[in-house]
Amino acid sequence: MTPSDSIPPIVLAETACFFDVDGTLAGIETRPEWVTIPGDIKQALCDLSAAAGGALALVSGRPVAELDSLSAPLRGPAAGVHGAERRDARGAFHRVALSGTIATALARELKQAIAAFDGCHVEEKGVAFALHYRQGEHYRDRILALAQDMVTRYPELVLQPGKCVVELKPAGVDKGAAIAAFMQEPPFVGRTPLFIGDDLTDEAGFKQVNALQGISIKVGPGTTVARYHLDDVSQVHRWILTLAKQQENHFIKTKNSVGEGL
Ligand SMILES: O=P(O)(O)OC[C@H]1O[C@H](O[C@H]2O[C@H](CO)[C@@H](O)[C@H](O)[C@H]2O)[C@H](O)[C@@H](O)[C@@H]1O
Repeated sequence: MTPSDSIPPIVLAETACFFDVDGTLAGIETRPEWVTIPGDIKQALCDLSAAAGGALALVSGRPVAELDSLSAPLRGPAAGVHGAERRDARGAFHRVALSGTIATALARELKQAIAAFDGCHVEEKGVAFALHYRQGEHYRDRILALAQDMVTRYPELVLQPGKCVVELKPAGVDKGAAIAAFMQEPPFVGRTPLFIGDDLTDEAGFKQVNALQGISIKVGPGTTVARYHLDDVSQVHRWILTLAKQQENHFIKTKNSVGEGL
């Protein structure tokens, strides 16, 4: 489907909001540790979460602990490592584990192999590994071959390509499954899901949201199953700020009309 039309009006009290992080809430940086989310956006996310009765979750390839530090003071439901870990609205953690010593063996092998590729690095995320080549793009094919070789040898893992990265994540884990799990629990259950993301890992999330007649929004260029589109991170930020402002105005109006009736 080609993303078209403008995003429909959002009624937060009836919406389950899911946000991707890198390339959506935060601009892409050379190194993952350089990324930040602007303060006004973090505040707006807190406001939106309150207006949505807590039905707002970050759904990211990053671990939940990193999401917490990136988005503080927001700290609510979240899915990390493409859904391999999930903190539900009660604060309980759900984690996928790899068997035996696979993670340790893989980390050692990957680090040894990638040392030969100048500018490339491994990001260890417990049950997943990101092989980054943003600073060594000419090694792309060799990094992809290395990742392919590893998933052939360790079939518990599958490939997750992304922006100047290829990741090895547990089979069966994706953002669609994470969103589906949230949607079965309060306060998400019964609401219309909305998911906004920019990368290949987000397509599983869009597919899930579409299946639930929700609002899927792709950020930036690229083939997608998402139904709506925003051009870039700044447009995402403007859309979030507008939504938060509309909410605030609605709250003031409601408060005043209650006051009038007194
Ligand atoms: O699901 P997301 O929240 O979009 O996370 C996807 C991956 O994002 C990070 O890598 C990407 O962003 C980096 C910072 O801008 C960039 O340097 C890198 O090239 C991108 O691939 C993060 O490091 C990964 O762990 C996430 O899975």
